[in-house]
Amino acid sequence: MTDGAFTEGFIALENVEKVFDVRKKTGFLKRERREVRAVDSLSFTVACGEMVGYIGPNGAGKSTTIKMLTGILTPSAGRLRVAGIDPSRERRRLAHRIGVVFGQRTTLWWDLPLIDSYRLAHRMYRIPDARYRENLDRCVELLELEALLDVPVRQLSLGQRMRGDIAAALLHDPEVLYLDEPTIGLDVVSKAKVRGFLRELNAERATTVLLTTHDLQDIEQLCSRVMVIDHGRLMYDGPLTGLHEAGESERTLVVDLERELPPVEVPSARVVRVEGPRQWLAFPAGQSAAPLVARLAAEYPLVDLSVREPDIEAVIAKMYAEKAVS
Ligand SMILES: Nc1ncnc2c1ncn2[C@@H]1O[C@H](COP(=O)(O)OP(=O)(O)OP(=O)(O)O)[C@@H](O)[C@H]1O
Repeated sequence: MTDGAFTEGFIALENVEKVFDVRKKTGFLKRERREVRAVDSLSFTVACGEMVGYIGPNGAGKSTTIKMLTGILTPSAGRLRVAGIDPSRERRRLAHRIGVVFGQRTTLWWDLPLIDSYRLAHRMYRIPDARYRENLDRCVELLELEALLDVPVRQLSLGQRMRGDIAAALLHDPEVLYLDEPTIGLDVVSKAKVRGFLRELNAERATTVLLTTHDLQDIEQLCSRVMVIDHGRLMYDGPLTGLHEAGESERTLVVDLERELPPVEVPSARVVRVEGPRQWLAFPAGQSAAPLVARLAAEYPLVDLSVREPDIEAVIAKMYAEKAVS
């Protein structure tokens, strides 16, 4: 990475590493020391206003990255900046510029009514009164929190609590929002509400969003760019659609023939399934279906056909599996 790219990135990491020292008891008085390289030579930048998906299998290093970006953890090596700030050195100053939502944990006060957590944030972040009111009103309206403000947090459903947490992270107008599994465990309606709100936030306020999730629909619906991490290393950085090529995925042509026939034979496609007169042909996702269809129509009694796009989850699963083998 050039120094210019590093300093211009709103979020910028250069050769960042995080190594944990783990001690395991192996006998009565024996302990074994082991190093876990959670993040390894990680470099990327995120521009102001971008909404980027950050995905990877369990234990890939996603949470460790987010913790370093908030200043909770100090990198073992490398350079890291968020809004020009070194997070671990100036954690307090950075706290005013970022918002964090961990889907699995809440930052709200469990026994207090929701509104009390917001009042505390108002004071803690020293948010000017007018700004606080405006942000609160907006979050209450868009996240439909009005009826929940006086309810103790412990009585909220998961989806209500999540919406409450997102509002809490935004009252101080952060320029960057880290979201760790913001739709985990939510039903379809709650997921749609959260996604709609995030889209609006990003469009209206140009809030930079780094989104970690295992739900690929979050990414499909929100992010034009996705980064895939595995074993602490960046495996892919680009548009979601590009993952198909990176994962060497295949599309499927489903053909209905006039009658049952042996598997059809056409170049650059292979029959993967036959059921009566219907046959499934796999062909590379980057290739056009047109010549294949023309050839089939010329040589076989074709009645109907359709093309199926590769399933993005299958593409990613294949990428992870290939990495694990190599
Ligand atoms: N405090 C710690 N001490 C020791 N090892 C740790 C610590 N935190 C994380 N690790 C290890 O670092 C690796 C990366 O963990 P991390 O939590 O960043 O992964 P993740 O991608 O967020 O996974 P998940 O999707 O399961 O949340 C794992 O092998 C994990 O066991």
